[in-house]
Amino acid sequence: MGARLGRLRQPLRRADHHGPAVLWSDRPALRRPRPGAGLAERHGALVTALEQTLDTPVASAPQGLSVQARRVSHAFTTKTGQLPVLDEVSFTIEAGEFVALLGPSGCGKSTLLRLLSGLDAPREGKIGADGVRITGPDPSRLLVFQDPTLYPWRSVRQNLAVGLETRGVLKAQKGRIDEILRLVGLEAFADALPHELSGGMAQRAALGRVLVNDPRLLLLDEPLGKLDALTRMTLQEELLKIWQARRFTSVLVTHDVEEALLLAQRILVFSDRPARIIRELAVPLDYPRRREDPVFVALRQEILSGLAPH
Ligand SMILES: Nc1ncnc2c1ncn2[C@@H]1O[C@H](COP(=O)(O)OP(=O)(O)OP(=O)(O)O)[C@@H](O)[C@H]1O
Repeated sequence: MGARLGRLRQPLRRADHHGPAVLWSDRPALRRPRPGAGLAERHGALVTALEQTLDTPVASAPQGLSVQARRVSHAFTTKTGQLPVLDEVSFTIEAGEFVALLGPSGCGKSTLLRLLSGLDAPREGKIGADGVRITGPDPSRLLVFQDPTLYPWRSVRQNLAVGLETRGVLKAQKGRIDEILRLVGLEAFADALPHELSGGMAQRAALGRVLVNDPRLLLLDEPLGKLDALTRMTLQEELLKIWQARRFTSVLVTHDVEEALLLAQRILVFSDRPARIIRELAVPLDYPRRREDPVFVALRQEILSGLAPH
């Protein structure tokens, strides 16, 4: 433990703002809860079921995408002029890595996720996946938002089917829906409508809807931000287990330093807008992590002191 803490006492490494050059190419069964069961009972059944499911590795898990960002700058045109949002942001994310993005509200974290998803293109700089420049959205790179945004008239199962329907592969891949329902612990709620779900279940369904498409890069924009503390903790554990089972690359935007420390292997800390990376740190802790671990406590303190207004 002494050695681990010793490492932490060194100042956090400044981020490499430009990174190495990259070669770019432009080539394009569960038990149903008894009727009338209370929420706690139903929730308990779900957690147990999820744990059982995750004991079995998923054979079809795709390999994660690596991510490269080089001197990425972005701005928005507003009524009052140009609004600079990102300022020469450079980083690399390894395939299968879990990285968290932390930073002040409004600094540009969601904008960066949109660029990674391909929904927007950066004004300057290059952004790529597996060394291939990102030029638009792709089912291998998918976003999960703070609000679950489920179709209210469709059941959980039908919501999960959306991506497969859009790609015309629903018939061929119907089995995937059951696999993912099990993975997110919602098999018993497959026929429920979104308004019948708790906030945590709705967010699981939204996650499932994305996972059905086998993303290789999962972009998580504060997906747990609106949940109560207890549900949030449960979903943090579940998200971690799903990532461990499937090993896609994860990029999580969060305001919550503890959440970043519980989940991420590496944390990028951003400045106020226009966002620059001001710190980058690897989290030298095995999973599952404990908030009381002295290393965890020291890292939390270190990050919070860096984020505090000077
Ligand atoms: N489409 C847009 N047009 C104009 N301005 C925008 C647009 N999208 C975002 N912005 C502005 O860009 C800045 C960065 O927004 P962004 O949502 O990326 O920040 P954030 O770090 O994710 O914030 P939060 O943590 O509060 O969610 C904000 O000032 C926001 O108002």
